[in-house]
Amino acid sequence: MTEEKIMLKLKNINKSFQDLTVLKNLDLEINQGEICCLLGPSGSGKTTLFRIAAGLEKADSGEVIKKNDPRFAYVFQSPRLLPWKNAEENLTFVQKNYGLESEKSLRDLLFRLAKLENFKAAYPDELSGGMQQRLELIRAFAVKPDLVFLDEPFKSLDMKTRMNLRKLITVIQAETGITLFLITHDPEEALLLADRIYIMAAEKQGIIKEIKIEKARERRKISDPELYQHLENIMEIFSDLVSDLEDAGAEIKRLF
Ligand SMILES: Nc1ncnc2c1ncn2[C@@H]1O[C@H](COP(=O)(O)OP(=O)(O)OP(=O)(O)O)[C@@H](O)[C@H]1O
Repeated sequence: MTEEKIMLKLKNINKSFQDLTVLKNLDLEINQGEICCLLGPSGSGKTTLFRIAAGLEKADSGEVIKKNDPRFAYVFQSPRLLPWKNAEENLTFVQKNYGLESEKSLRDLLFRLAKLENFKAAYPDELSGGMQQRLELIRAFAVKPDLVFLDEPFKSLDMKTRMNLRKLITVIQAETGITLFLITHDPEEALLLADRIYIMAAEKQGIIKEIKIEKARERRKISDPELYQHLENIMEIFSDLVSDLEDAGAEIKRLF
């Protein structure tokens, strides 16, 4: 990767919790304008790495190098909307916090894209889960960020809502070129969205594979030979990680 295009670089990161080493000598780069996914099973260190990259937690050692002091925004698993402010006020609040002028035309556009234009005056608890997550998402974009950190933003949503949110993200990203760093444990999601996927495994205390996907996002289907091959490879990696379980069969039988 050429140095000019790198937005965020993690170099030789180490992180342990008491005697549990979660990240060991980890390197990672995120290019400007790309969607980068961290993919891995539960406990593989995704959140830990993500929090270090986002500046929300300190590594024990190593460097986090940012280019040109980028503006970060965050989207969390469950929306962190302010319940006492209506939908529009949730956006104006963060815009003000980030020192932006009242960007009404940007808000209007985002509300329209998220199909929430008729709900600007609604309070978060008057919105469905999917609508709240859409609002959470456009709130992050409302601050004109350089890099958005998304921590499994679709985790508790149904399939249709997930598909709509994915679409919303790709449309906004295509128009703005904002860099996205996304955690997911869903290989299909990663393959449909990402330019670059880092696969993590607890057994290896970090990243075990990097996959780059060249195919244009809007033309991707999981049944495309290229994506399907990646999916099979990812499944293979994950099944290798649980191969010990196969050996445990006899023991399980004996003890039950
Ligand atoms: N603050 C902490 N104190 C002690 N152990 C922690 C702490 N945070 C994370 N861990 C441990 O570090 C390991 C990695 O956790 P992490 O949350 O980064 O994984 P993850 O891949 O994000 O998992 P999930 O998909 O379940 O969120 C786990 O074994 C977890 O129990």
